Amino acid sequence: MVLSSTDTNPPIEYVPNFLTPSQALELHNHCETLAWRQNTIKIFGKTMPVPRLECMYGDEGCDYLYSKSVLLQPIAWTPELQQLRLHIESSTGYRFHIVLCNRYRDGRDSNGWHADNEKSMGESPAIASITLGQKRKFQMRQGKKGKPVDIWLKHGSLLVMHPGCQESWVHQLPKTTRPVEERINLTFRPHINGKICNEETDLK
Ligand SMILES: O=C(O)CCC(=O)C(=O)O
Ligand SMILES: [Fe+2]
Repeated sequence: MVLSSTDTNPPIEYVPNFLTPSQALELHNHCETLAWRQNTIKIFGKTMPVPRLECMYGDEGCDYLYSKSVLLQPIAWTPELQQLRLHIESSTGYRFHIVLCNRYRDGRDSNGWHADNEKSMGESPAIASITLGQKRKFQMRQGKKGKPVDIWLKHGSLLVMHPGCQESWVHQLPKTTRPVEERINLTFRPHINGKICNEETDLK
């Protein structure tokens, strides 16, 4: 499977059953053991906890700063995350150098409207996002005034935001007052300092 269509609006692709149930279960168990951290973010000079837990794995030298205040430094790939990276790369045809992991403990945890347009990802990045655990509503909107499009991201699914998406669309994972279980999200991203990997040996 190579996902390459970018002519949809929004320019995304959603694959609900990307992982088999046993792959999703194994990966979910693995992700619970990752090095989760409560980071803080500075907004209008005020320091606040990020409303979710985070950690980042990836190639050496691929530091990632977002919202001009949260600096994530990559931990070396675990074998499980490396295997998933190769699976996503061969399915999408895109290259990824880091995976930013989010853990939404309950409905109070969230991720506000934003575009992932940090320069460290290079021009027009593609982003691939895996969901494990609780199904949550993900929203996308074109610019500030667009009507939000809702996408329910389910356990074991893959969402690909194609190149061009971050330039004109923003997205969020809103809070919910419904009682919900925990959700883990893995977003694979390129990085300008990423290793140039060798197709012959790395994609086998
Ligand atoms: O949790 C999600 O599905 C979205 C995460 C996200 O947008 C991000 O980490 O930039
Ligand atoms: Fe994002």
